[in-house]
This record gives sequence, structure tokens and C-alpha cells, in this order.
Amino acid sequence: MILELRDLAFGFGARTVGSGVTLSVGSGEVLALLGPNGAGKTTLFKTMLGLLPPRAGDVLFGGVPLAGLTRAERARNIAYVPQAHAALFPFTVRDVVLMGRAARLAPFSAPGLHDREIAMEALTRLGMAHLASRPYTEISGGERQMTLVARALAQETGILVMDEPTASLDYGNQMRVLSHVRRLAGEGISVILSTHNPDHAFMVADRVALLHEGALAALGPPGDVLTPEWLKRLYDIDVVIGSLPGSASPSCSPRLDHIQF
Ligand SMILES: Nc1ncnc2c1ncn2[C@@H]1O[C@H](COP(=O)(O)OP(=O)(O)OP(=O)(O)O)[C@@H](O)[C@H]1O
Repeated sequence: MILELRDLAFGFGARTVGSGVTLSVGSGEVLALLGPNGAGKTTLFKTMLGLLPPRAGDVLFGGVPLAGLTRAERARNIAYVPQAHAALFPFTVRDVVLMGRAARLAPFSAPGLHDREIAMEALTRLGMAHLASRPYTEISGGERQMTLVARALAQETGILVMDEPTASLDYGNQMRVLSHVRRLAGEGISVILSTHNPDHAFMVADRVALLHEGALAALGPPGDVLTPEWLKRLYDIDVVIGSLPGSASPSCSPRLDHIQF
């Protein structure tokens, strides 16, 4: 297993947000994490990345505990696509993507031609090459999100953690990012992504994990976990799940007429 969480507890300061999370992710596997607002998805991700200390339990990469890896070693193992944020400094899109190469550079050395080629290749793969020279502060929220995906690709890690990667994207770019996720998995890269859209999990995930009330409530193939019963428990809405003729995966249709205020 490329990534393992063993009885992991996570939180801030004295506050535990979640505990008892045990799961492993294999090479080329896509794991989708679902949970209501505030369930702890981002906190769990930050703990997996070593940005927050585990409150209990372990995170292991290829059997090696996270605590035993330097920051650069972590960055060569795992890349993070955070939710798009506004930047303070007007770096170009190309330079933001180049930052993904930092952990691959020798100490005190600047990115070389090879690094620039990899950065441009990541932008080209995402259909973003035309924005390379634009300031990151002067592109749309969706374009910023795609830039952060390109930065993570340029990091060339075996594991990609994506925090709601489609949240600010238009419909076409949502599908392009999801299609890239499947393509990356086909290349052996493991992807862990959070989403609020069960349809996206149906489209790309090999397995789905549900985070609810501070615990890993369910873990398994999308068809076993994304049931009307579980979605009711998570979001307190009724859904119908079915497959449209010609569609490759099932989809959810919420019953708005059942919602009570
Ligand atoms: N910096 C922080 N300090 C203290 N508590 C925090 C901090 N950030 C988040 N929290 C709290 O931790 C809990 C989990 O938040 P988290 O952002 O991990 O949830 P999430 O599942 O990612 O939510 P969402 O779907 O809304 O993005 C929430 O109760 C939140 O208020």
C-alpha cells in the first residue's frame, strides 16, 4: 500500500475533529472522501500531508511513518491541490506551477530548463498553456484552481490529494479535471479527493470514504457506499440513484419536494 492511515485522530489545538480513521490507498487508486461541511475533510488532508500533527495514530508512505520523512521527502511523495485561494503576489501562472518543482531542486539552486519544460507540460496537459504568462492575481477563480492542479502535476508525486478540486470550475472544466484524475490513476498515481458531489465520486472513484460525526462511517466501492440511506444520513436529503441510458456511471437525483424547512 502506498499510503496508510492507522487509527488516525486529527484536529486543532485541544479539539479533536475526527478519530479512529484507518484506511489504505493503493497505487493507481482513486479514493473519494465525502462528508458534510465541517466534517473534517480538510483537517484530515492537512494531517495526511504533515501540515498538522496527528493527535493519535500514524500516517505511513510505503510503510515509512510521515514523522520520519523530511519536508522535501514528503513533497516528493505527496502533492496537495488546496481549494483555490487569492494570491498576494503577482507571480505568473508559469511561476506558480514551477513552485511545484521546489522539492526536486538541489539546495539553493534555481529551476532549470528541465523544470520549466515539466511546468509547461503540466499546463499544456490541462489546456492552460495560453495563460502561462498571465499574473496569477489576474485570472479567474476556476483558472487559479486549474493552475494549482498543474502545480501538483509538476511535483511528479505518486500521490495527489485534491481538496474539492472541482468546486469553482465551470461544468466543462469540472469534467476535464475528473477525466485527468482517471488518466493519472491509469498512470499509477493514487488520487485522494474530497467532493460534495456524489456523481463525481461515481464517475471517478474506485472507493468512497464517508466522514461523519468525527469517524470514518463507511468505506467501500461507490455502489455500496453511495446509497440513498447513507446520503440521507450525511446530508439529510432524499435522493434517487439510477443510471441514464448510455451513461458510464450512476447518478443521484435529489428529491427537492421532500426537503423540509
Ligand atoms: N484553523 C482552524 N482552527 C480551529 N478549528 C478549525 C480550523 N479550521 C477548521 N476548523 C474546524 O474544524 C472542523 C473541520 O473543518 P474542516 O475544514 O476540516 O471541514 P471540511 O469537512 O473540510 O468542511 P467543508 O466541506 O466545509 O470544506 C470544523 O468544525 C471547523 O470549524
